[in-house]
Amino acid sequence: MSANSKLVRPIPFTPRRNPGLSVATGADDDHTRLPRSTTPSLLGSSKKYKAPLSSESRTRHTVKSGFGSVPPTPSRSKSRDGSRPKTPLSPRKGSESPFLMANVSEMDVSNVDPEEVLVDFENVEADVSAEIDEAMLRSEYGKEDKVLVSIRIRPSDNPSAWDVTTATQPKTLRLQQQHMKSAATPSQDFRFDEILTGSENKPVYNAVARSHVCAAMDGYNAVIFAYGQTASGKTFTLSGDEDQPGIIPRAMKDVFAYIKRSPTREYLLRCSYIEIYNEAIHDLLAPPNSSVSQPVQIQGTGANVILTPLREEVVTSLNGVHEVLQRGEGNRRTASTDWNERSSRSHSVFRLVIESRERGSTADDVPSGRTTPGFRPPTPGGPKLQARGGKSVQTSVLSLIDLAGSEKATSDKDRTREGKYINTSLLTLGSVISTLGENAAKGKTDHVPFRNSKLTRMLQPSLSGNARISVICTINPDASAVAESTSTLLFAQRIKKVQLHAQKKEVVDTDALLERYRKEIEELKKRLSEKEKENNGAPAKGRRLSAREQLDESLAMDNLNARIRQLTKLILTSQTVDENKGDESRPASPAKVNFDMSPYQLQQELLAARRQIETQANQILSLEAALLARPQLPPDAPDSDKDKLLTEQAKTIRELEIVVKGYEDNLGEPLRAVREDVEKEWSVKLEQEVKLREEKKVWEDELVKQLDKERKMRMKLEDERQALAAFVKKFDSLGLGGPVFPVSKLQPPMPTPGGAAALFAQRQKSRISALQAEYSMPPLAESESPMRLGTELTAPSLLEEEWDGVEDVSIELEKIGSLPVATKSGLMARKGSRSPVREVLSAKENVPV
Ligand SMILES: Nc1ncnc2c1ncn2[C@@H]1O[C@H](COP(=O)(O)OP(=O)(O)OP(=O)(O)O)[C@@H](O)[C@H]1O
Repeated sequence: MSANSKLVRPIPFTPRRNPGLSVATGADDDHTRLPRSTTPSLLGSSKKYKAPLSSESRTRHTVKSGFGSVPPTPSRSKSRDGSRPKTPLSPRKGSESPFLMANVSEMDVSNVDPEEVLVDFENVEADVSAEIDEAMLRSEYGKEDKVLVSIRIRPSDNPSAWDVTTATQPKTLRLQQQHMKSAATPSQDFRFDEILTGSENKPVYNAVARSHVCAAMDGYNAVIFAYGQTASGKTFTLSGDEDQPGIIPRAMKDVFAYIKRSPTREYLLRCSYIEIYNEAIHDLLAPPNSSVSQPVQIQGTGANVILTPLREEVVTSLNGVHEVLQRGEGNRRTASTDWNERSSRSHSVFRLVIESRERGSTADDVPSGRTTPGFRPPTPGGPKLQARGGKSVQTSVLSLIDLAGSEKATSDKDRTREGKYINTSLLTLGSVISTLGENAAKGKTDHVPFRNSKLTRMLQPSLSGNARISVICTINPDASAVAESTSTLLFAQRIKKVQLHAQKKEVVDTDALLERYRKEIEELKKRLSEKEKENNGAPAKGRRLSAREQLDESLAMDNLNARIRQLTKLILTSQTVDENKGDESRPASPAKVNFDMSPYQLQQELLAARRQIETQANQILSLEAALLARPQLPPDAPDSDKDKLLTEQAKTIRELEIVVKGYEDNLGEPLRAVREDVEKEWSVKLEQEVKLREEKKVWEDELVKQLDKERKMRMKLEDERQALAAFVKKFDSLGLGGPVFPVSKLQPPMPTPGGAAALFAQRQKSRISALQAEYSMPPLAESESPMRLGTELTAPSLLEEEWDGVEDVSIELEKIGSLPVATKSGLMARKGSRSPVREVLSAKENVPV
């Protein structure tokens, strides 16, 4: 059988009212009463497939552009028709993922643009920032620590196989009797704190994640999982879409809102994003090539587990988080299963490390903003630790985990491998949580099998009983998915029994990035004030600085200031978050070209910029040298020493990256600014030039038209001349012109009245009226001579040429009928004026006149 022949076609969508779903009550019940489609009969109940969604949710969730949720990604986001891009079969074996290639890392610790706009809290959704209910949060804090387990039933077009009761506490789920394997076995009740239905993500976030996010901000490690079969709604719950932002975007908003409302503390946030695929960890934020060649390793044990090499990015704004997520999501891979369903085959873990500490008591640090008494419980141990000479830093980790689909392996070889790994890690996760719970509950110290999977090993610090955990189990309510849903519910029941004892960690941690940055800022400030003192004291000492020295001095101070600013921006406080509101302008660039500057001034600017770059290059070199000069550990050194060294080195690398970022800013940003300015100026010039050209073209066309008109006129007149010549010829041949004598001006031939003359006059009349019509001239007066009319034409005419030396011509025309007649006196009066007939005939046709 070919691979294709095994594929199952997508299920046709047949909207109709749901007759069967029996949700007893609940705020979201409406969402469950959705039209359904028929279950495909060709799928056996053992087959897993992505069930069609209700038409309502399908249409409602159109993805829009813009910020507001975790962005839809090529790999993870699924359209409502279930289509997902396929993952190459062997994605990590040296081949470069097109997703990875397309997502070159731009923002990391080193790339955080300190000038970048921070959170615009005007835009923070009211439902997220304004509704942090302190009473609710405090009551959560007061509760016994336990894993919060919730069930989310996704809407479906098919009749539900489950009866849901949400009116009672705990809420229950029960399989309908007709779907039980054996009719004799009574169906089991599954009880949970929360059973959520419908497509609204906000109530889900509030019920299952908000208190955990706040706990993380308050110093507890917190982990939020989504667990369930493929297409049951894990990604929808965690990431959501533009209309329904999921837990991750809502959590990030809450994080910044929390900082805004905590004026007594300062924060440093860094995040990482990894994927576990076939038991290999991939850094989704690493530059594509390094990610392929260098899978992330887990080192250390216990609470000291570290991932290396792992890229952690300092984030200072929602936009920054969004960018990180977007890049990471783009790098996630999915694979299609052999029943033609596309599903995610990897686990993704988004981690936010939150470092925070009390703000100092210097004038600079004293907060002036609004405080929320009691909102944040006082930090235990803080004052004690401070009294010992250091400031305690609280570090916590918020992990948001989208697990792979929980169904079993299939026939395809690669997929089987994936399935095995996925199930290994999911099973290990379950048993780790159970053991942790049992140990905590019964005071036992049983071995916890963290090492059995990468997922659990990586999460060991968070899961070691020292984290608040919320698990959202997503299920597909269709009858065809009963087996998977039951297995998911059993998993959920198991975790529910676990109890945890999460503790805050607040220590004088000199390794904390926040502490290191603070220290560096203090040192830089000290150096700066020393320099200022030196400079101010210099004239008093009678020391005069050369121009060059002055420039150097001011550059050094600029550098110090820039670094202080850069580091300060990375540390978030309720004030800085507000201060940055709406500052969306391009960072002021020293090289923003002022075209009015003299070349000398420009050269000076350039020189100064080069010096700054040089200084920073030296800084990088010295940091690199310091890194290299670090003591090497002997190969047999204990693991803990190795881990410590690695952690230190990872931190130094982060610092190096920040300096590099400053270097890039000085080099890259100004160049970009110069280019932009020059391009702008030249584009204006180009535009003007194009406009001018267009005007000229219009003129040119107009002239061509005029010339054409002129040419036509000339042709017409030429016709007229020829007609006249023919007429006179005929006139003469008829002998009407009298005896032929040699042409003499003294004896011009006398036209015979009547006949030709009348014909001539008639012709002239009609020609003239034609001309009149063409040029819209007033009708010819009866008495006017047609010969004179030519003079009134605007266009030059042969008829208008001079007719000289005809004083002696005596032509007497009699009036024939109504035709106008030229009298001898009339003609005589026209001496020196134009006579077309005579002119044409004598000069051009050589006709004797
Ligand atoms: N509660 C819900 N309301 C509306 N749509 C939903 C809901 N749950 C899931 N969906 C939709 O169903 C489809 C599959 O959901 P999702 O991708 O979240 O499943 P998943 O469990 O993450 O799958 P996988 O294990 O393959 O990653 C998506 O189009 C998603 O938008």
